[in-house]
Amino acid sequence: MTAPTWIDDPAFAADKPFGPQTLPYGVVAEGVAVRVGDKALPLAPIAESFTEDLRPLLRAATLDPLLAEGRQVWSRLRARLRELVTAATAPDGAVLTSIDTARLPFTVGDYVDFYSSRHHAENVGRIFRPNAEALLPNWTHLPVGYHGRAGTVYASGTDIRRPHGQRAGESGPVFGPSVKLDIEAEIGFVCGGPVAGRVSTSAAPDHVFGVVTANDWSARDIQAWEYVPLGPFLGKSFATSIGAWITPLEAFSAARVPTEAPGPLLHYLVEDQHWGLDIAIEVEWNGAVVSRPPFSTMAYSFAQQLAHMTVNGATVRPGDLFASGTVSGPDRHQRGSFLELSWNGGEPVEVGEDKRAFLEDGDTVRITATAPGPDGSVIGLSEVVGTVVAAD
Ligand SMILES: O=C(O)/C=C/C(=O)CC(=O)CC(=O)O
Ligand SMILES: [Ca+2]
Ligand SMILES: [Mg+2]
Repeated sequence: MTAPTWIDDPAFAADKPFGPQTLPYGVVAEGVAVRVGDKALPLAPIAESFTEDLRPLLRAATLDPLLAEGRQVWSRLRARLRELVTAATAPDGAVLTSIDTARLPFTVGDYVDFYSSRHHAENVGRIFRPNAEALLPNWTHLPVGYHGRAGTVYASGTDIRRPHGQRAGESGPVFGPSVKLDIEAEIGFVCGGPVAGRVSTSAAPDHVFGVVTANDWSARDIQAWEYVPLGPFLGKSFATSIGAWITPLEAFSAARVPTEAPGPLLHYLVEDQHWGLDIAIEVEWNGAVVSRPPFSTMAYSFAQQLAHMTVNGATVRPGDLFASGTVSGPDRHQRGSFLELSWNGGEPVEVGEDKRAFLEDGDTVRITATAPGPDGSVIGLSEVVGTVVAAD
């Protein structure tokens, strides 16, 4: 048992996702905050409890200035926060407020989406390209990805409007609201630190501030018609949702595992330490748990993804976001998209009393995740939730 702290909340415990071992950052109505249990602790009112150089970061309107710092500052801030939230008495000026006003906490720079789950890639290959090899030859040699749309990255809680687009019809394309609206359960990585190109796998953790849950909403009918040869475009650019609280990468020290090695890798993708993460994801559809994708089964780590993304000299900047790719495990109940769970609609999924293939208007999807923390504690990733609203 840990000694009682001034934060008297049963959700603020080592065996709960948002205890003192997690301390994710977000932005609420009162400004930059850290999540403690089911409350927000705004940091501006307690800025005097930190060294002078940290105070402007805590008084800022967003996490942008904090992201622009580097690992040493992130570590110092986290260590001091940890002291303050585990103390017996509250720091001067401390108030606990609602987490319900949490919004997108940083300015999203470039957004990249990878494709690093072998099980997902094989499933989608079989569904979309039944007459070809499930995996293309490059897949085992590099983390396949594409540049997505930063301007349509939304915070958890944002409604998702069903997109319009073209899809294949009996005799040529038809236009209208997507009839195959889907999710992709993913883990997102929020970049920070100095602008850099050619980031090595060993330097990658210096450029990743923290980790979020992500739902990369996808219109499968639009995607299937448009994607050859240039890849995902309008079928995915209408919305990507992320959790509103960023769990610092440092919190994952006890969750590191080897990735499921894809194949012989070129030198710049070889890791000198394992950066796979043992994150357990849960997908709820209208309140019913329909899948539990294991992030530990990914083939490429965030360090390999970042190394690949910058190996040509392209730079990574604070606020850039990259997502892992849909997380699917080997078992049916571990698939991270409804495309896979329902096998393109042919095998409807039980959602409580209902059967579903793709999303209907009014459906709500909630993705949560946890990881093992130090000394048997639990690290939480904040939920990403969204409700589908009818096409306009
Ligand atoms: O294999 C394809 O043609 C398409 C795959 C996807 O839709 C997956 C994607 O967007 C990347 C991912 O999230 O894994
Ligand atoms: Ca995706
Ligand atoms: Mg998307």
